[in-house]
Amino acid sequence: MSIIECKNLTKFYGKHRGIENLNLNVKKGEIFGFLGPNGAGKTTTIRTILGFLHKTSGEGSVFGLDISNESMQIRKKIAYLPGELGLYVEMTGRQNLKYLLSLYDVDVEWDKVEQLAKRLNFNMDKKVKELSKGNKQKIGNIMVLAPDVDLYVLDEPTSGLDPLMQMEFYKILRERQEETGATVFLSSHLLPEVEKVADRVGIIRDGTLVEVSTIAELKKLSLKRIEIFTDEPDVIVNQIPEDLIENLMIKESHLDFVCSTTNLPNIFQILSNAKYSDLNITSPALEDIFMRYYSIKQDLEEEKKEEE
Ligand SMILES: Nc1ncnc2c1ncn2[C@@H]1O[C@H](COP(=O)(O)OP(=O)(O)OP(=O)(O)O)[C@@H](O)[C@H]1O
Repeated sequence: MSIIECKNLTKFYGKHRGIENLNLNVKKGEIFGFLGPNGAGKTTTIRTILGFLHKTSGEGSVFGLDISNESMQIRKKIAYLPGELGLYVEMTGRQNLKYLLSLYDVDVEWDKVEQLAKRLNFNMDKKVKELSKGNKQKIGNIMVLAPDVDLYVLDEPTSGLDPLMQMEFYKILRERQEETGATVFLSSHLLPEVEKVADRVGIIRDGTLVEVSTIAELKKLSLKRIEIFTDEPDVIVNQIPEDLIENLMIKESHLDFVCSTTNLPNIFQILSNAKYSDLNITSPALEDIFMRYYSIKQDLEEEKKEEE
């Protein structure tokens, strides 16, 4: 059964495109990661399906309820964390949460709020104006996780959280989903973050959903960017077989390339005898992953054609 369904959903801000012909299907009980770079249309999609924005054309439903005419009923059944949550800065976290939770139609046990604050290591007695970005984000996280609802809609829920807290947030989310069978729609621009928790991932780019994929499929694309600072970049490059790396760039005292995570052990083996002063390993930007995704897909399609 579909919990969220969109057919050719389109939202223009005047002449400016937000999303165009977006097709989406989120199934009951799944954690769906909605992944896309900045400006791709994630927030527009969320705000349109929840009725905060009026669609320009197309159709959408949540729990089978129409997003244009029945958005009030939809919002009563969900917990939504907006990308930017308005908070009262002169009030404490506790006071803000008491107020925010009173807006839900469902009752929330305060004990649950205390437990969440403890797990997220959040001090509820500080005024919001004294809090860091990450700690402000925790108020939103607690607000959205406190009620038991059938659908959680989360717009970039972990921005500003440190990696430990991100992990804890997703752990709580996964536990909730397993206990109650709730559905989760989660937007992010970070693949490494979404792949830890989502069952399926939809990729949005330039206002349109370009791909829906399982995490297992996406994992095949798991890439690392490696930067090596050395006086002998050519010596190192000559030792690495060409087919292990991509996007190689060599400069005077530095080289950098991208390789698949599965090839990392081979690369480390080679580097164990190399002379370098520093090494950085990072996840490449989403755009690089898209490029690789499309080139792999193209290769596979061409191979298929050749076989036919
Ligand atoms: N109020 C607005 N008026 C005009 N254009 C807008 C408005 N809000 C968003 N847009 C445009 O719509 C497109 C999609 O923006 P949206 O905020 O939905 O993207 P996003 O994927 O959520 O990005 P981010 O991760 O940066 O929040 C962008 O081109 C953006 O400039």
